[in-house]
Amino acid sequence: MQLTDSRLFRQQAYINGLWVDAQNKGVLSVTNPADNTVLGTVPNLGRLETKSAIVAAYDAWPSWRNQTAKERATIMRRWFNLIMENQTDLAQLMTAEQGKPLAEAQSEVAYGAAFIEWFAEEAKRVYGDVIPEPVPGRRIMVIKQPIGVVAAITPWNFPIAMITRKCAPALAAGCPVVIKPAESTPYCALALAELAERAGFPQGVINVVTGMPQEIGLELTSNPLVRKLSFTGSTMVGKLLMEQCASTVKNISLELGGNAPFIVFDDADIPAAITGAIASKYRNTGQTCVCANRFLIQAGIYDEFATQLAQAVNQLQVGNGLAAGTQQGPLINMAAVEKVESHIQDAVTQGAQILCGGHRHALGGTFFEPTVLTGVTAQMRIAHEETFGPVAPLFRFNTEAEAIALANDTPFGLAAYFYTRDLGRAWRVAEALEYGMVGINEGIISTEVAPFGGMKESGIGREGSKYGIDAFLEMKYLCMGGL
Ligand SMILES: NC(=O)c1ccc[n+]([C@@H]2O[C@H](COP(=O)([O-])OP(=O)(O)OC[C@H]3O[C@@H](n4cnc5c(N)ncnc54)[C@H](O)[C@@H]3O)[C@@H](O)[C@H]2O)c1
Ligand SMILES: O=C[C@H](O)CS(=O)(=O)O
Repeated sequence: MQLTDSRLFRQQAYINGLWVDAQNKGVLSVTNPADNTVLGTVPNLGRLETKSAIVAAYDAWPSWRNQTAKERATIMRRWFNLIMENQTDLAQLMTAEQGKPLAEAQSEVAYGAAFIEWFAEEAKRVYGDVIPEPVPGRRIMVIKQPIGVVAAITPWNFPIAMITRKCAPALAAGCPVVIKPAESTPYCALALAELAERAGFPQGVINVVTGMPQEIGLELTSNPLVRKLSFTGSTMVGKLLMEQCASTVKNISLELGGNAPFIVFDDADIPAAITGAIASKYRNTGQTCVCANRFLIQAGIYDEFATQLAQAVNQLQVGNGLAAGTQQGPLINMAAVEKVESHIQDAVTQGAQILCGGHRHALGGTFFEPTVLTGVTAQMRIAHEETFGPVAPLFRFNTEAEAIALANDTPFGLAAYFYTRDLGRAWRVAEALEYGMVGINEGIISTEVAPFGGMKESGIGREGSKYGIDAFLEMKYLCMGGL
């Protein structure tokens, strides 16, 4: 990891504008998933330090919310500019701690920064209402105010974008934030804090607490000063945090797991579908919440699609994310490798065939061969569980109705994709799919301008777009009488 600005590599937590250690000096090691070398450490904070971060945020809230939207936007714009000026260093940090190829890391930095740019503008468009009074002598109004201290808990797979997708709207709305990044990828979060300090955010408005999640999580979810929890991660942890928030009736937003179907109909543009399949399935080595998890291929083009997909998958370059040309980095840890292997083994035991890949990569460690399985059925684990790895299981279907039923047969409802050149089918299928986001002839659809989020057990609420700031606002009705 070669940084131009070494001050971006921070090994302390950030609370109330200060870089701090754990009170007991405890630390967690952070390793590079490509070679398991230790990159450094971060403090292992507990409930006491987390409480101090929450109090710092609460104390900073009045001055932050009383700044005008334009003043907040100016600081956010400076933060955006600083992130983009340091894009190369941030990408190096991200690839070192998360493993994704440098090109993908560069893209994520820009994607994450785009949420700050977008919500710096949205800050200035938090409008209220004046409602025609139902009786004489009254005036009826609605105003929107910042909800208060926001706790943001984020995953390892997008160490910058999952933080800014929450914190940008929160800060724009006038809320202070306490961020708990994933313990395996804390350095990008701490670099964002360093750049936020340079941008002029007042002390206490942005705080980053590092350490093992359980203790920190208990404080964030139970402390009454925290009015909003915004979580991105697994559905299992999301359900736990939802329960923990109940004691103080916290407002929550949840961005959870997925099980995306990728449907290809007989009338599809097959080369375009192959391009979309590679982009959707193998981005971040299959470790994204919106990765295609099931490929539903209509019988008439099944063999053609399988052959062309395997040819494209065999071209993918596996290696250290810092190496030029790498397209598939390592999985985040050995548990991820074991989950991928268990899905493949379960499928093959039940009759699926390995068309390409299927095994740990010759590079060793957590590298895995990009894989395509055929003959996959709904009885297999890979049909119902999020693989979160570079495995494309192909299912065969005959009719449109069968494809929709297969696609919707899951508790998840985040993203779905399908390829067709029939306009009527496009509308029928898009409206029938039970997912928060649908890609039609596109395999990558995430953008700051559109609402990101799912239904069913994939979450609550939306991030990004003109809707994203609503999660951090309270609506207040004013009735002025005696006029
Ligand atoms: N919907 C989305 O936008 C989205 C985006 C990225 C990842 N994800 C999902 O996240 C999962 C992968 O990420 P992950 O492995 O980091 O998920 P995870 O749920 O294991 O961890 C997510 C975050 O929660 C924290 N956490 C874990 N247990 C906790 C507890 N008891 N109390 C408080 N915090 C706790 C972790 O430290 C981490 O910061 C996948 O299911 C993926 O689909 C969803
Ligand atoms: O993994 C989840 C991210 O939200 C993926 S994306 O970059 O937003 O598509």
